[in-house]
Amino acid sequence: MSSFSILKSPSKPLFFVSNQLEKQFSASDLHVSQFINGQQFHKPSISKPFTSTSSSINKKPITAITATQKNDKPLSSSSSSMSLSVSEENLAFPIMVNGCTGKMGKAIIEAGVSAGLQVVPVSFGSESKSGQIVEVGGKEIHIYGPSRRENILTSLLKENPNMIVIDFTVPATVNANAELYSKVGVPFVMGTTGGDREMLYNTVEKSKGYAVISPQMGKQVVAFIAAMDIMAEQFPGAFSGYSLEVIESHQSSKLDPSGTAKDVIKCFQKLGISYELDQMQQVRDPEQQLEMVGVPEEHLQGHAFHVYHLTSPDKTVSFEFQHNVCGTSIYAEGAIDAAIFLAKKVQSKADRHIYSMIDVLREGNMR
Ligand SMILES: NC(=O)C1=CN([C@@H]2O[C@H](COP(=O)(O)OP(=O)(O)OC[C@H]3O[C@@H](n4cnc5c(N)ncnc54)[C@H](OP(=O)(O)O)[C@@H]3O)[C@@H](O)[C@H]2O)C=CC1
Ligand SMILES: O=C(O)C1=N[C@H](C(=O)O)C[C@H](O)C1
Repeated sequence: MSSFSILKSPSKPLFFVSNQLEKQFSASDLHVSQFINGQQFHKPSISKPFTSTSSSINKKPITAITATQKNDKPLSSSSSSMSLSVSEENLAFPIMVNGCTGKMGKAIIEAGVSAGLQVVPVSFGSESKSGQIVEVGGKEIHIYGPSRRENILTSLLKENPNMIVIDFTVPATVNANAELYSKVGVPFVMGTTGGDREMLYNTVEKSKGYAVISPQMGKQVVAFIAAMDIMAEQFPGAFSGYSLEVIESHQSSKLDPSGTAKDVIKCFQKLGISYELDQMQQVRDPEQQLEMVGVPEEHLQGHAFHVYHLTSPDKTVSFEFQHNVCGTSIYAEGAIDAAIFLAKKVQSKADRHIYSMIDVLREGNMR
């Protein structure tokens, strides 16, 4: 369960860094957790598709890949099937989670704590919460707004030289945050979507900093995107002439179109389909989400449903791909895996500096 409450709001921002962050973990400190509940609520697109479009209605797809996650279960070491020791690999490292009052920030702190990582008690947030101390996942965390960030991050990194930043904030701050992390020289996992993505990559490249950047941290969804990417590489143009409909549904508070859908659309474009990003349909109205998309009511405030429907030029063939996620645990687990992967890259002074979640999957850094 997520816990978040404002403890106090000092008139002057507080700043301290625990000097116990370099704790070495024993083999039993960090366990693999199986926390994805595969239980399906399955809203079959065949019988009740997203009805705001025409082509997915009442047509049985030839291929339907549906990934559905229900229940936002925290990492639980008791359900471990394998174990991973950070200390065995000399990789004890602290994480700084920016955007810690948000849905993802909270989930990542809980996942990080469950994984045995240390969470530094400082987080960058919005100006409105600057100076507050909040409790997230049982930790007291000092929030800093956009000003003074450089000094704060520099001091924090000095005290925690192995620190990895995990950023799940807002699209408007992606580029400024990446610039700051790059300038200060702290490796980071960028889960936040939006912003100028080209600029984001350029910033990291120029600084020679280390980063994992991905709009999608859910490992099974990433594997699906990787498969699409391989298909596009192997069979470019295979779907030339096909038409594509993309519908994504997220909680009404989401500020931008799905970054994941944008990546999947790039694969379809390589497969020969002509599709502009502004054709993507975004569903943000809870009523439509309940009635047309089939989002469970308890997940209206936190879900990511995607459907991609392909139709052949003569309309005799159709394909449909879906990935439906409720809650945040799938992304939180992936983000922690990405941080562990990145810590290893930094420690080994890897030549390559910028990674995607597909790289994380490829190297088998999965718990
Ligand atoms: N890569 C992935 O797998 C996933 C990516 N995401 C992406 O992560 C981002 C966050 O998602 P989510 O947690 O759902 O969003 P929320 O709206 O729940 O949280 C956003 C967080 O960012 C903080 N914030 C607001 N303004 C600033 C600022 N200027 N600087 C720093 N922090 C700020 C908010 O603080 P406050 O509370 O004060 O407003 C809040 O803590 C989005 O871009 C989303 O698309 C989400 C899920 C998965
Ligand atoms: O904001 C979200 O919630 C999500 N954002 C990411 C995106 O835009 O692709 C990943 C997932 O869809 C959840």
